[in-house]
Amino acid sequence: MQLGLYDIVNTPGVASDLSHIATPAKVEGYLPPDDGLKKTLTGAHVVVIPAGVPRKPGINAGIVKDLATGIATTAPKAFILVISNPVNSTVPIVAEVFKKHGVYDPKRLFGVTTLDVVRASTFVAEILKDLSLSKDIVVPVVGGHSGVTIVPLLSQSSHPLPASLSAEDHKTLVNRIQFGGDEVVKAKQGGGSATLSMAYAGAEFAAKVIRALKGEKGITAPSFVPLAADPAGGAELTKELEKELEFFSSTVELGAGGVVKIHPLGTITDAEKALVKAAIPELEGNISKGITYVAEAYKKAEEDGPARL
Ligand SMILES: NC(=O)C1=CN([C@@H]2O[C@H](COP(=O)(O)OP(=O)(O)OC[C@H]3O[C@@H](n4cnc5c(N)ncnc54)[C@H](O)[C@@H]3O)[C@@H](O)[C@H]2O)C=CC1
Ligand SMILES: O=C([O-])CC(=O)C(=O)O
Repeated sequence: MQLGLYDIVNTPGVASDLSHIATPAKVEGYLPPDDGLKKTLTGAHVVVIPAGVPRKPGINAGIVKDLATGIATTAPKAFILVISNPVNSTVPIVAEVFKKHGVYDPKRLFGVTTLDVVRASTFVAEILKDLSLSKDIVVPVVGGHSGVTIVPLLSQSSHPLPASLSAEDHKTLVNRIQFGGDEVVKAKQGGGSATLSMAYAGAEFAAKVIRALKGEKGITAPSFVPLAADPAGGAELTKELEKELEFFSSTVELGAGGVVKIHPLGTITDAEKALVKAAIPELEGNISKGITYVAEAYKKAEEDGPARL
């Protein structure tokens, strides 16, 4: 299946659990054929985008732009969950395509960063010498989804780290969370990425979005989202970051219409402030790459004459 277009219509319409997600066969009918799809889907849909090639940002940019174009024209009201990397750029790509089609709703666009939290919880459980805790441990991870843009707020862990943990070990832990994806890619010797753990993390995030769409209150999840999705435009975050960013990953409250609120960072340590500061320029560059990619693709298509955008 190339495009995971999950038809969970029948509103109030949202399926009661993931087993109701459309099978590839059911989904197939919604894929835009070459001449464009006549029917436009309405209602609540969740589209998960996992398509891509690990560590090939240029190829993935094209894949995500094309899929976003298909969604914008066939399911413009869909809630879109982007897994394909680099998330820091692919999410802005979807936003730009939706803007071009005049159907952009920032509350419905999510970059999937759950795996960073899964890793942080697992590594903290390892340090606490009790892996069974990993499913209960919650560590907010903010910023973005690559290298130094991944900022674990270990001081806010639901299960505090031992006071005896040395500064060196703390640094090693942060580094392992930031570069966990690279660790897997290296271990697979270029043969893939963290495919299975991503499937777990993606399902966990999608299930939360679906529960929120069904009306369950108070659901929160980490996600890389447009700050415009927040009712206050992410003003609290912007103040903390001392920088205006269009996208940022933080804990997000979910509701029937998508993002209800983006949580600010809250109280963090000086070391965590330094990590956030280091993440910002990298994030800005990644976001701007995604935006520029779409602008240039549209410019080129205009120059080349009629094209399917
Ligand atoms: N957000 C996250 O936390 C994570 C993201 N990823 C990203 O997810 C993406 C996929 O990774 P894996 O599942 O490990 O790779 P994979 O190689 O196992 O699967 C990629 C899938 O994409 C499909 N695909 C390739 N080109 C396509 C195209 N033009 N149109 C539609 N589908 C296409 C392939 O057929 C394949 O089924 C990569 O970009 C990877 O970096 C992976 C792990 C974690
Ligand atoms: O780093 C990668 O290529 C895959 C990824 O996003 C992760 O494992 O978190």
